[in-house]
Amino acid sequence: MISEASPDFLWIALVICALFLGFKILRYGMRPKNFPPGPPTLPVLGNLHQMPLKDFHLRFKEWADEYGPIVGLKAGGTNLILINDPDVVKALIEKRSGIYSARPDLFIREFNNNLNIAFRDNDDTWRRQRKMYHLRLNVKVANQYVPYQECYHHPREIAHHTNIIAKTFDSTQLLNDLLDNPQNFSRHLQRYTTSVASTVLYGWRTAEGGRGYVKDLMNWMDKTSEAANLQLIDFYPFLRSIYRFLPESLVPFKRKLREIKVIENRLFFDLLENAKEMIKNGKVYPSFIRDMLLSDDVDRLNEVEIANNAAHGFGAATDTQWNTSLGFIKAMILYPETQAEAHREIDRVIGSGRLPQWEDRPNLPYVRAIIEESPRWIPTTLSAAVPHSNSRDDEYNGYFIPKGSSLMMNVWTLNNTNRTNPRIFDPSRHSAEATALESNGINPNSSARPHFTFGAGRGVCPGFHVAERGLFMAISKMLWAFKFERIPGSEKIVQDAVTPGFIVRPVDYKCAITPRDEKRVEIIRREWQQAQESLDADENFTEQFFQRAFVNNKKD
Ligand code: HEM
Repeated sequence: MISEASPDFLWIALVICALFLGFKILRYGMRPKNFPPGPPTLPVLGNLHQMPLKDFHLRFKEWADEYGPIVGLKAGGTNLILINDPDVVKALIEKRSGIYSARPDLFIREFNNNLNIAFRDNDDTWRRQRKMYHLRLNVKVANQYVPYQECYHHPREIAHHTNIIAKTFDSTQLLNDLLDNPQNFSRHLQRYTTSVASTVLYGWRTAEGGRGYVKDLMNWMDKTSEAANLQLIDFYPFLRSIYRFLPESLVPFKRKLREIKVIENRLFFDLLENAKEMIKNGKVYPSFIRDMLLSDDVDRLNEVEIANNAAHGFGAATDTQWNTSLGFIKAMILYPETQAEAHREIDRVIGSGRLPQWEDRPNLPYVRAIIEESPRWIPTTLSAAVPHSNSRDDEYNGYFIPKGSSLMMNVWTLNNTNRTNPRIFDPSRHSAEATALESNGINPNSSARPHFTFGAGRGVCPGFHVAERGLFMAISKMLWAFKFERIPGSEKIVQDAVTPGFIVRPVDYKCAITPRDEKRVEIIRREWQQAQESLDADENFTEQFFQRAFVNNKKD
């Protein structure tokens, strides 16, 4: 039997509910007890109203200066923790990597089976995805499985086959493009890094950007990074069930994610089929996707995972290298004495009669230091790409770090901390002994790290060796060939100006690029002409080239 409640009782119940709700709303966005220090919050917004849309790294630096090595922020209902000191990176991301190797629970993970390695928690699938990178892009192992002997001078000393091929061809094309059309240097560098990525990951070159699969991949990458950048739903997780329920017409973000899914379903599998077709036709040439397809590991990825792993590797490999090399050119314009010192070293060690090669690396400590300083000085990954997250509640130095927080390595601050005149581009910070070690940039001891641009802990960039080679090949050859100068009368170059977002590059600037002498011009033209003999009408590697480089040599 239902008894009738008295009107007074109903009013009291309503007031209690309203008070409870009001209290909850006021608490929402507030800092949890013992949370790391940070700026004061507002109910519901937390610190969102203080987040700049551009140059957020400069605001993060101010907060680091004010609140210390670890800063706690509230992004709506979620916890965002900034790590501003190498010792904290070491203590949390590295020493407690068992807890701090998850990724924030972004809404984008609900789409396409959460197969983007960079967004995925460190579960078994992530472990298998990552293992592929370690096995296939690891410098030592890669050296063993495909000999590459005829197209290089001292092959046995060369560590990386596909990477070296790509970069030998592509860095020569880069120099030739810069001779032909120097004012478009940014586009040429973009083509170069894209080609390095497409060759390593898929086994085909990108002779020209903006067409074919590359055009589609670029379009997909732009849409994905837009979708991954600061979305309301990721600050207010309670909106998820509403988002799932509402039609796309009311939630444009859902439509964007569906569009991305459509692109992925077509493009990734076209690329997969293309790789399978090559294998079927006996063209078993080295590439990351081929290696994954032919793997007989017990925990091999399935085909859907392979298609995703290759494409996401492509996404991670292109803009990062492009942006870093644009930072290098900017530094050369702004620091002419540094450039002159590099020219002197190259002239002493290499001379003007041949192009530098990967095996010259040990003899070029100043060039190595320039390459180390470039990602420190203008890091393309201001947030070390996707933040890490902790899989359970934790405590650090008396601070409470609730489970599921986003932990962002504040790369700009980290790269500028504990350094004299940090905003000066100064290669002398990096000793010859340190840079002689190829993996110096990802030194597992974060206190000894020259920068944090490649991240840290279990998620540290697995493409580091590819990037290191890509940058060395391009930068050493460009320094050998050209002088970089400010165009007289052109707009002032603002040293620290970067584009908006989390993956940034220097704001566009102009540069005069002139060959250092006529002899070098002749060498570039000749080398590129010779390289083209191994390229077909689409400027891709010819069958004869592959046969010579990979098939014949296997028998040796
Ligand atoms: C200058 C060039 C590059 C920079 C600055 C860079 C930087 C980074 C950073 C900061 C991360 C996240 C690390 C972390 O979570 O702690 C990352 C992840 C990643 N990078 Fe790179 N990267 C570069 C080039 C490459 C290349 C060439 C490849 C592939 C060939 C690559 C593949 C990846 C992948 C697959 C991940 C995701 C790893 C995971 O979440 O487990 N990167 N990179």
